[in-house]
Amino acid sequence: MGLLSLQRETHHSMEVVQSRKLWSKFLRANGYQLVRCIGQGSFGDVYSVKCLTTGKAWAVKRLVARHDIQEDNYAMAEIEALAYIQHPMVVGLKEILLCPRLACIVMQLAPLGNLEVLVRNEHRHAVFSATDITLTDITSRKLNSYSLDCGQQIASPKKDSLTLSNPSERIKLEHGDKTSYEASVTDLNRQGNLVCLEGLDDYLALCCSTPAPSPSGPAQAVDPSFLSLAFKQITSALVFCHDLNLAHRDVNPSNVLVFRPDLVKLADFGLCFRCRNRENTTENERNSAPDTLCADYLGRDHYTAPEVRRQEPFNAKPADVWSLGCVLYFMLQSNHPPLQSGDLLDGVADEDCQLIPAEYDVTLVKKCFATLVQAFANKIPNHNIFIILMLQTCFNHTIFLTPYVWNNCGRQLFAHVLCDTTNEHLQGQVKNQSK
Ligand SMILES: Nc1ncnc2c1ncn2[C@@H]1O[C@H](COP(=O)(O)OP(=O)(O)OP(=O)(O)O)[C@@H](O)[C@H]1O
Repeated sequence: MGLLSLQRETHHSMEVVQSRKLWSKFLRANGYQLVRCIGQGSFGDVYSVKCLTTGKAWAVKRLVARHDIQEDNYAMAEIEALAYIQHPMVVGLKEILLCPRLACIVMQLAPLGNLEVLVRNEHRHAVFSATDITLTDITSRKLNSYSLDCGQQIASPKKDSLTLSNPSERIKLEHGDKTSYEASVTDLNRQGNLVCLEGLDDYLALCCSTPAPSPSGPAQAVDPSFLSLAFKQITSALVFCHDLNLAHRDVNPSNVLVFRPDLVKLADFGLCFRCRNRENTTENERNSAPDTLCADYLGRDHYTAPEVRRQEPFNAKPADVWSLGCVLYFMLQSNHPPLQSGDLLDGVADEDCQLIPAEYDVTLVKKCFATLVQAFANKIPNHNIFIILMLQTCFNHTIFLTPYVWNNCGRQLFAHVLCDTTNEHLQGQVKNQSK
């Protein structure tokens, strides 16, 4: 089956959008059962659905155009980008259902929602600490029974936490007469001290009509191991897109989807921009051609680069890198970065840097902030260098220089590193790459 399926218009597109019954019927005719709305963005709503033949959960983003959907630049940019970019940290496309005024993008479902919600502590019901699993959120989702089978003992449904430590223990959840969910300790997916019960959120999404309520209390800092991994993954997705000459232009935490505590993916390519013309003949010519500047100043306020906010024609790749730094700030702070870049730089450069939560290795994070400051102050002109240095200084990440990155910024990177005599590890890495 191809990616694109053109739909006959059985109902007027707008009727399908306005009536839940017709929308559900439309999905069913295409092989999916509607579960619930899981997101509302400025370009369209997102729904979780279940494939009628396999039972697998997917997400459907419904984009509506005023006129012909194929003339809607944003819808087409998103479709083209998702079909073109295949990377483990970019949300995967299953198929597109295309009507005259409607495009439905069927893609992988992120069971843990987006990074913004996760960081703001609104969605932690699916992320448990390694040994202590809180069931309050599960029970409040109208699950009418659960049991913990550990040998002879069945835990009381009133108990709001349980400990799974023995591999033979199993957790079992049941909802009405529909389906049940079972997992054992061995099914737990671990990343640092975060644990996710594989498939639990899929199960909850399919059998519960209402989303879980947000837990009260202040947001806690994100687990450093999650932060480090998530940041590397977003960066790797973005570097990959940039190497394809595509800029995302809307990098912000609501566009980072959390699949598991050890896997995030970049999504929402509606503002995606091709920085170099595909028609340029050879690869060499393409690589040496200057990037096309953007002159539409979109994106999410707190995350857009200063040049975008000043509405100056801008190069979209470095602007993405600014946004990436802002996402790192958000993960560290559980708060959006200040709107004024001056305030951001002052905060970051502050000697006692109050911005760093106590859980983090202050030295590493300070190094990272120092790198951010340099990049933000445009002392490092090349965004790729910024990405590489940030990964290296912040998370001690091994550097892989692709030929493209090396050709474009290897020399500058080398020059920069030579000035930083304290960073011997990085110097070693760069020397190895330059042999
Ligand atoms: N594949 C998915 N799995 C789970 N949730 C998703 C998925 N895609 C989107 N969402 C949820 O829906 C929200 C809106 O989706 P998306 O950002 O793609 O829409 P948009 O209209 O482009 O929004 P924006 O206003 O950010 O431009 C996301 O923030 C996320 O919470």
